[in-house]
Amino acid sequence: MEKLLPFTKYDLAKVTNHRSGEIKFGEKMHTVPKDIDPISFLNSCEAQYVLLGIPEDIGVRANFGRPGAASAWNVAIQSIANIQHNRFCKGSNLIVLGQINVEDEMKEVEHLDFTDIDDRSKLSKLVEKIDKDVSHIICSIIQLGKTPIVIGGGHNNSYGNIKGTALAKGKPVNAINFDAHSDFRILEGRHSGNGFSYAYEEGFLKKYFVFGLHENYTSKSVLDIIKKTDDRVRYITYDSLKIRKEKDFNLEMFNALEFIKSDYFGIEIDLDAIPNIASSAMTISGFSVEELRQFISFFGRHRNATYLHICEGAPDLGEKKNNHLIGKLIGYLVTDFIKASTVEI
Ligand SMILES: N=CN[C@@H](CCC(=O)O)C(=O)O
Repeated sequence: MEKLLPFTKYDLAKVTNHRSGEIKFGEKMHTVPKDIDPISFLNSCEAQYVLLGIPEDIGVRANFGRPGAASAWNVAIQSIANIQHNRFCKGSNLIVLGQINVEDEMKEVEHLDFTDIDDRSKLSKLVEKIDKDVSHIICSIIQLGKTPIVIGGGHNNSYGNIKGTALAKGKPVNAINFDAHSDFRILEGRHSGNGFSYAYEEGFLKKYFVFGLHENYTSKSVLDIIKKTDDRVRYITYDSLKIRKEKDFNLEMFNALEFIKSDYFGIEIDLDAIPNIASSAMTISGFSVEELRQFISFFGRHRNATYLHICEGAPDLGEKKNNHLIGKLIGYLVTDFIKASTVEI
C-alpha cells in the first residue's frame, strides 16, 4: 500500500472535539499504529469497516466538470470523528485507514486546461494512474474480509472500487448506483463520466443498476446502449419515480435489489443526486436526504453488499460558512450503512 497516506492517532485527535460526559467516534475509531504495516494491522484489528479517502478531482476535470470534490474527505472525517459513540452505532467498529496519496497528481493538474486536447489526455492518464492505486487498496481491504467505506473524489473512482472488489472476489461483481447520471458514457479516455462503462467493458462489472437517472441529463446514445444490454444494465429514472409517480420508490428499490443481489455488489452514491449539495453537477431537483438514507439502509442490509462509495460532494464549491454540512451528510450515510448490516437480509 505505498500510495496510502495513513491517518494517525494524532490526526484523529486533532479533529475530535472532546466534551466531558460524552464519547465521540474519534475516541474509539482505530488508526494504523506508527511503524506497523497497514495490512498486518487490518488483519489483526477486529473492526469491520475501513474508511478510505480519495481527495482528488482529476476525473471531474477530465470530464469538463467543476473541481472541488477533492475537499470532501477532510470535512467528512471531521464530522465522522464527532459522531456520538453509543448503543446505536459504535466508533470502535471503524478503522480510519487514511487517504490515497494524490498530492503529486493534484499538483500536476493545477495548470492543465481540459479544453486543450493534450492536457485532457494527460488528465485521463492521471485518472488511470489513480485507478490502479484505488483498485489495489480496495482489493487488499476486501481480501482481508473487511468492508471499505470510500469517500471520494470524483465518480471516476467507481472503476477502481469495482475492479478491486472483482479481483478480491475472483469474479465480476455487480453495482447499484444512486445517481442523476449513468456514468456509462463512451470509452474516450478515463474521466468521471465513464467509470462504470470501463469496468463493464473490461469484465469487472457484471450487472449494473442506476437508480434515479435524470431524464434531462442522459444522452440518447447512452439510453440506446443500455437498452441493448437489458440483461445486465438497467435503470429507473428519477422523473418516473418522483415527478410522474409512475413507480414506487420502495418497490423499485426491491426490484433493483432482486437484479443485483445474485452476486457481491458495491453501493455507489453520487451526491449530485441530492438538491443543493455542492458538487460539480449540482442540482436543484432530486431525492431528499431521507430517501438517500433509506436507500443505503435498504441495500446495506444485504449480505452481498461489499462496499460503500460516497462521491462527488464538493464542499469547496459551496458556501464557506456551511461547508461542514456535506461532512455531516456523509457521516449520516456512513452510520446508516454500518447500522444496516445488523439487520441482514
Ligand atoms: N460523475 C458525473 N458524471 C456526469 C457529470 C454530468 C455533468 O457534469 O453535467 C456525466 O458525465 O454525465
